[in-house]
Amino acid sequence: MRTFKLEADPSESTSSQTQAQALLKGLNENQGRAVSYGDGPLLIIAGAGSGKTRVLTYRIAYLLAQKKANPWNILALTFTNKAAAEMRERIQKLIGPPASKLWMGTFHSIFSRILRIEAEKLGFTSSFSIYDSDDSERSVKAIIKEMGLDPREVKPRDIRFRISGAKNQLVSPHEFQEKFVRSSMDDIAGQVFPIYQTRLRQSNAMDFDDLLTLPSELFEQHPEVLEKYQDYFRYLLIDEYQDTNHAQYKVAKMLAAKYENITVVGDDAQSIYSFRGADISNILNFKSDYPNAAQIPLEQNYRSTQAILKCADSIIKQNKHQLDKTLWTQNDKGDPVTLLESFDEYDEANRVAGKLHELKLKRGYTNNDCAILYRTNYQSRVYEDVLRRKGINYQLVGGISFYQRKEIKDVIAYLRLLVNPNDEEALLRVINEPSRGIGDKSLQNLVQFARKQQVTIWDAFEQADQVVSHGPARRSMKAFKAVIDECRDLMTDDETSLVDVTRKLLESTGYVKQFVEENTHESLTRRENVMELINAIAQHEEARPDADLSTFLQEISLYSDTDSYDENQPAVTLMTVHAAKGLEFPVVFVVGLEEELFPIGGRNGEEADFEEERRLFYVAITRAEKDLFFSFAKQRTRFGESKRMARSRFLDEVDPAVVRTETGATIRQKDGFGSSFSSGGYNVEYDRRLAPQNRYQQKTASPAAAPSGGRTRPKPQAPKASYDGVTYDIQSPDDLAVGVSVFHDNFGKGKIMGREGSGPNMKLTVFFQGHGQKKLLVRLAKLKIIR
Ligand SMILES: Nc1ncnc2c1ncn2[C@@H]1O[C@H](COP(=O)(O)OP(=O)(O)OP(=O)(O)O)[C@@H](O)[C@H]1O
Ligand SMILES: [Mg+2]
Repeated sequence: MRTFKLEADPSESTSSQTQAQALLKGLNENQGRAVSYGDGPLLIIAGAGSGKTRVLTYRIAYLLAQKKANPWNILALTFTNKAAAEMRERIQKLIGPPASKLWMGTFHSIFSRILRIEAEKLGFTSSFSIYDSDDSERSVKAIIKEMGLDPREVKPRDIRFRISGAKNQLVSPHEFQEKFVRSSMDDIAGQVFPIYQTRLRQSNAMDFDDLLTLPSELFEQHPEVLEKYQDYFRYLLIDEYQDTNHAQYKVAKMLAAKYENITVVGDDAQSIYSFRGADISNILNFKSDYPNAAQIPLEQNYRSTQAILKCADSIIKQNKHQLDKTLWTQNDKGDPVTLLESFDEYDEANRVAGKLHELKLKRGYTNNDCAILYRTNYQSRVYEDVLRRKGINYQLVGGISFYQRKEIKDVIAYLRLLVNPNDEEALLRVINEPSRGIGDKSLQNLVQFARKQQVTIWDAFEQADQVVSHGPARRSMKAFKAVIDECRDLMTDDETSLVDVTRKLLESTGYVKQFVEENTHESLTRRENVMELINAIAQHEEARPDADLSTFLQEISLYSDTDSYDENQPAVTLMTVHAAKGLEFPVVFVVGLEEELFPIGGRNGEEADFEEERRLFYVAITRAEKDLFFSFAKQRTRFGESKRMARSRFLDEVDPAVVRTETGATIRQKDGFGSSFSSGGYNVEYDRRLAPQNRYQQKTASPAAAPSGGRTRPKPQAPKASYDGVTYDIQSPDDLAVGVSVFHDNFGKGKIMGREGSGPNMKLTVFFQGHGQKKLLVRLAKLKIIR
């Protein structure tokens, strides 16, 4: 690790001062003060759209321009990876290449990087696995079963929730048992907790919570390591500070303790993660933590019209618990907020679609100017249906992400096993995937043996001969281990790429072959997805010279759904309000404004819950720059039943001076199946019988996936031909040399005989057995390579 040493050249100092001064030009007075504020703790609590994120970005650029710090001595923590990437990009534009060396990311990603470096000090190896919430839940479930309890009664999710809550508060298993047991469920959680932690360690694995809690353990146990990082991260800057939890708060405080160069920005009115342990008092107590902290207010909003701000203000002032803040704008007065009233959820989605059409036609907006925000993920479904049928491009942020799909999780589990064979959850996930005839009984024997001997299941394989009596199962276990060992060996060979290792692994385990053999529409889609994952590995390998499987797995395990949002897509954005934090759009629709939906049915209907919901509504409103729409339906299908809905209490709290209700929606039932309405002059028709069967969008969130699924992507056709080997996507024109074997969905296997043209016009002459010679446009032929 480098020590703090500035690489400043005195001759550059005048030009760097000029550069620093130039940065201040794009800021108002208080923003400028914050950006150029010297060393020491700095707090900015300010309303939405007042430039908090901009101030952090410029402050980093300013520190660099002034040569006060090397880029690697600056640590910026953001709420999503995407926000970090954007900030880095802006800084790059402001001051150039050094931005690439900044430490920027979420708490999880930065802390996991530190933990990789220091793993051995905590008894892990640097190739530790990261358990996602599924892995954690499976591990908890196994422990519950081993304790002789029924997971249908003692829900693994409830137990994990309690353990996770404790970890985020930095409560140890022992402390939990001593002080936090208030119910029989707590009692069980108290018993599971230490076993779960031991299992994680044995598996050389950390769960998401460990990524936040282990750094503080590391720093407490190794003050010299803490000091190294304190010296390293001379400047610490945190965005969205109101949503930090105790574990994050503590590590940030430890890191900043030596130099106190800590800048935090946030807005108490936008604290929306208390259900995940976020603690609003972290921002409120900043001044008592750092008595010499400076506080600079930001009061000018640059984002929204006066009407939108007035609307937001009328909502948030209903909350009792909030700091007083001023927010004003020089922006236009703007149009009032439009309230759309609909019959049911389909009517609502149709009206929103009609509005989108109107806005594009009459006001010149484009799809990517617009966002539809809702309270819960499942609300997206109807919008997807309606937008798809109307041919309006959309991008769904959240929902089932690419990396959550079963086949992708399986392959990732295989890869995790290559990197870390002690990874128990990965091993148990793939040991019979595809089926290897290792029965439950044999597996149970093996697991019990491992537990008794206190060795890992992987180590127990060595002794399968003594433990597993069933011959075929024993042989399968050995064969499985041999494949993993072989691929692990291959991985250490510098000549072999990660892609090759992965291909070899998939071939030897027969994982992809099973899909080809099954030859159904679904299985072939799964195969496509696996190929897409291989593309992602190839891209990772290309992008990073130091790429290894470990870094790839780390990156994707910390990939969050919101990271897939791409503002440049020519598409309407569909996302939850939580996911929209920090973002802005010219046009925003806040939909489903009904009681028990937004605000969501309070856990116990307590006012505190409504305050958080109200903050969430405030976040939704303040995403809008120019045009804001509220919408609710009088009836909605929930849990399979049609239910009458009451309009949200929030609609009654809004200042009526800034809202206009759009009436004129006439509803006429048509044959009991559909209805047609006229909304704002634009006719919307629908027939529910036309609703597609599979309404769930297959969203491709892979970084390698260019088209955002579902939008204009044609549905894959069930192929007529089949091939029982492994095929690969075309990576470059070079793959299509004469003599190469290819696979075509209709004609099956063929050989390239000739090639002409290039780019989108490239044509191939391919000879297919039984079909003869065909001339195909590569762009349309959907060929796969057979190697
Ligand atoms: N001085 C300024 N001049 C021009 N535009 C500005 C200025 N300050 C901020 N903006 C713009 O205003 C918008 C809001 O800024 P920013 O996102 O930084 O606000 P924020 O306080 O972080 O908002 P939120 O609370 O929603 O996170 C951005 O588009 C930003 O570029
Ligand atoms: Mg912000």
